[in-house]
Amino acid sequence: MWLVGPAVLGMGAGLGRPLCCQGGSPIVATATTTPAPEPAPEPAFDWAEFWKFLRPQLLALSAAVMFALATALLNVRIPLLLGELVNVVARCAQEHAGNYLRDVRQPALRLLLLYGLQGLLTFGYIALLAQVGERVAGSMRKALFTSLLRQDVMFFDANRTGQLVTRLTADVQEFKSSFKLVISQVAKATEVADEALGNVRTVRAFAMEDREVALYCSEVDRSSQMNESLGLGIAVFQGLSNVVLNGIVLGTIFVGGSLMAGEDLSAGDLMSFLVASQTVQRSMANLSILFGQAVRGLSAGARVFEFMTLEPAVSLCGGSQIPSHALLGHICFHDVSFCYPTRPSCQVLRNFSLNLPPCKTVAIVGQSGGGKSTVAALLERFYEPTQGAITLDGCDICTLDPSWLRGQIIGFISQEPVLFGTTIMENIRFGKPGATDAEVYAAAQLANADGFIRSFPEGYSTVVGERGVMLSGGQKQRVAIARALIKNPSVLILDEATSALDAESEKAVQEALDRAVAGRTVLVIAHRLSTIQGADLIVVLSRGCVAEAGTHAELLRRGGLYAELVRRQAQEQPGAERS
Ligand SMILES: Nc1ncnc2c1ncn2[C@@H]1O[C@H](COP(=O)(O)OP(=O)(O)OP(=O)(O)O)[C@@H](O)[C@H]1O
Repeated sequence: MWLVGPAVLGMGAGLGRPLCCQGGSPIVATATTTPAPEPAPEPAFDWAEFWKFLRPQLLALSAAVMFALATALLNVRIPLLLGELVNVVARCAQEHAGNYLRDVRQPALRLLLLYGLQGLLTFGYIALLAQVGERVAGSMRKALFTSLLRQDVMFFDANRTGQLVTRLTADVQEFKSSFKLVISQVAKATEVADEALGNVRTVRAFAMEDREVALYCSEVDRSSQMNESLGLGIAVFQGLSNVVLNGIVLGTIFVGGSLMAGEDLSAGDLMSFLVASQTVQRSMANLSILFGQAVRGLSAGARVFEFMTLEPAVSLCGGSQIPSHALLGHICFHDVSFCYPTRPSCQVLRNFSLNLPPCKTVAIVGQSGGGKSTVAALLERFYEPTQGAITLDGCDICTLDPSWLRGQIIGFISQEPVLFGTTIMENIRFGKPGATDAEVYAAAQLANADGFIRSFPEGYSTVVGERGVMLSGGQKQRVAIARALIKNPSVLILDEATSALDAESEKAVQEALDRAVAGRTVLVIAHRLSTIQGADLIVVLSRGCVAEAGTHAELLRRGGLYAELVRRQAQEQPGAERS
């Protein structure tokens, strides 16, 4: 479709660099061609990090341990009392004398009291442990989510985000409780379902329902198999421990019976011994389960902490700001070279220089895959240039506060805007949390969206569905424009903002954009040349650097790459290139 042939991407040597700052991170990109990568070693459990989460729960945990110890003491004491009681009963039965009720009352009452206390203590330590576990896991989940959200964009290039989150959530769950394999497998089946249902239109469009069902069924079957084998394992364990337990009881009665026959042991002592041995047996069984859980929990926890402690290369905030009265919005790319960390051998930009004067519109055109969107991503500081610098009013954007830059200075409107599954009002307000309703209406009017929003029965309270699925492409785009405009950005990036729309929607969106660009520095990443003919400067990107620059008329007059692009596009889309 494009004039310039396939992208010739320079081979960058020695450009590998860690994707994340923290030492020992497994996510490292290197330029050297290595054979099959070695699997990353299992991370070690970070006790110091764990301590941070446990410390706030220390009081509850100590109380739980005390309660548990007290329960254990009672577990030793109760069989002795039980033995005493049996002895009293046996004596009364043997002697047929004395007042049975009077003799039995005292040991029985003491036993009853201890049972009550034991019940209370058991309730106490189990409830406290559950609370500690839940709170530790809850704060770990929150910290994990916060950490993931702070990561560089390149982190998400290297990890499939949805699956990563599902896997880690399972890990936290597992860390809290049990049975790693089964939980991971259940999570895997859920991922397949999530992906298929989340992309239901694509699945439908390719008639892949049967394949997705088959995939899901196979994952569910695997998880069932694992559940069954786990159940089998538990059954074997329980069965064997019952046999052993009963064997111990039988052995105790056998040996105890012979001691009783020789009058070396009373009936009550035998009873105490029986109950005590059962208690010990139960505790041993619990210990073995606890040990297994601890081992699995430590390995799951290690993975969770590993992600939790990753430090992004570009922190979300910190750095200088340009006072609003001094801000012009003059952007310059100085000899910028760049390759994606996940593909270090492909140089996308090479000594790319570009000047975006304040309040002017500069459009970048070029072949598909030529690096146009990459220019926008670098300006947003989603990635850092491998070489060169980008400046805003003469300040290197590396020294500027990223949250100020993204939150207040740069507005970004992409080809496929993603809305959140909430109301239109909240979606627009996402651009400026705390904006008044009046500000939201004003932004929507500027974005040519107010009319269609008010035509909905629920107006601005209309819920747009997951990722904005209940709105048309053009409507979604106009809500996204309102969202970008509400923060009144000095710099606006339009990444092929109208190329996915039909003619009618494109007209409505284009009107909104024409209004939006006034008084701002605008970078347009353009596919359709018809929309950028009025730009102050058009830059043709070829092989990672600027091949031509000028106005539409100048570039046409020169008859170079741009003129060829226009000619080709006119051939492919007759009527598109209205001058
Ligand atoms: N996250 C990424 N990781 C690795 N390589 C990437 C990534 N994003 C883009 N690329 C590669 O970088 C090159 C430039 O991509 P970019 O999206 O900037 O091109 P573009 O000119 O905007 O293309 P189009 O016009 O088709 O949208 C392409 O070869 C692409 O495959």
